[in-house]
Amino acid sequence: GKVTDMEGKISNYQRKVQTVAQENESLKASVAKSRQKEAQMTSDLQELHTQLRYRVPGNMQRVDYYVKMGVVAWERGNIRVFCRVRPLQAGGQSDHIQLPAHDNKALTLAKTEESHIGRSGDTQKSYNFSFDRVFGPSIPQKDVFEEISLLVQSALDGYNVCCFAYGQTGSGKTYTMEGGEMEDMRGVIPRAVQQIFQASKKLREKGWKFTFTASFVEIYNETLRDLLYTGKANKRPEHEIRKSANNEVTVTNLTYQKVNSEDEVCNLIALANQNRSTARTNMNDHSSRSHSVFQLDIEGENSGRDVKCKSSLCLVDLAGSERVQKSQSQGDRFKEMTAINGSLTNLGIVIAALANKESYIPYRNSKLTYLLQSCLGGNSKTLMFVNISPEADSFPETLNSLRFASKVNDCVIGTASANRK
Ligand SMILES: Nc1ncnc2c1ncn2[C@@H]1O[C@H](COP(=O)(O)OP(=O)(O)OP(=O)(O)O)[C@@H](O)[C@H]1O
Repeated sequence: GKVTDMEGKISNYQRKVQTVAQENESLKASVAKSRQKEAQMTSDLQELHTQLRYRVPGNMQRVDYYVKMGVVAWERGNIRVFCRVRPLQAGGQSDHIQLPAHDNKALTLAKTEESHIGRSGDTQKSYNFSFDRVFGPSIPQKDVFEEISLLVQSALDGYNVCCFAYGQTGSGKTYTMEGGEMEDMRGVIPRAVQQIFQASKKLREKGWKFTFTASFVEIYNETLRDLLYTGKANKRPEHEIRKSANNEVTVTNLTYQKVNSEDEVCNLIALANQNRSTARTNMNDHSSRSHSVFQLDIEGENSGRDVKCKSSLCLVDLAGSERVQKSQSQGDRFKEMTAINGSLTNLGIVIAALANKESYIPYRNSKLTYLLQSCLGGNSKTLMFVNISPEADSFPETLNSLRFASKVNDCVIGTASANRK
């Protein structure tokens, strides 16, 4: 009886082993199938990446597909940090900023410190940083823009986009954002405007209609100034930031200028520069101590497809980030520096709060973040340039800027989604 029992058990186990083996085979087949699928998806993705990078602007259907797949081009969260090193004013190469030849995301800041005890000689202290991209001093404007053109494009696809330049005075913020007049010197703002208008022309052929509204604001000492103001200087109105019930931020008495072409926007930028330089003459070095915010509001409609989109493109040249010791600055200058440092610190706090998905985001703690609110939240893509000066005497400020930028780089704000209806 026991033998029969055992035989029964054995054949039972054999059956089970057979079933497990079969299951194993089918799992293997399914793994192989999944691998194949994964390889196909990876290759599809690569193809999409290439197409999006080089695609004809305005290929909306591709973007729809891309977004549907949950693969927003801004892969790593929706904040990116690019570092740009200005060339040395005196020419030549910087001793303390090292850019590895084969890694365009890394940078090392090195400093030789004299030994205090005199015996052991000098010591080298180095600080390593990594960002989404590091642009060395010889990288031209065109190549820098190429890296962000996809981001600019997404403003036409219904995303709020904010790009700002952070760094100490003279580090190249204005050069990066505005640049010079010659074609190859043009910075992010004129190139972005050109791209938007060229792409919108192509979209028009596909049934899209766009309305563009431009505004240009300066924030100085927590006070807003309209850079497109053309009235009498002594009649300048005061401005307040207001938030409507549907969370749209507007500024009272501000010039919101409807624009239809790149040329019209270029004229407005020239007017803003004129307005800024008047202030500069009245107040020494004014522009380094104010933030300037260029905003292009975009409304698109494709009645044939019954789709609407609405977004803003904000391009910001921040005030110089240098810290000033209380002893070195008095009165108005101290007040200014406190306002600047306060608003830049708050910008960092807001980004960190968004990254941590905190329930309260302190937008209202500074005019800058309050104004940029809709471009800095969950439904937006943000790019920060950290501009650095390569001169040895800028070392402490450079380290400070890179540390700030690293903190921002560590933040990942929730995935952006387009404002489509
Ligand atoms: N990448 C670059 N290539 C060539 N020249 C540059 C570059 N970046 C900056 N410069 C030059 O360096 C100088 C300082 O740059 P810029 O005025 O843009 O600094 P900034 O950070 O905007 O200063 P501020 O805060 O005072 O406005 C300018 O003469 C500018 O033309």
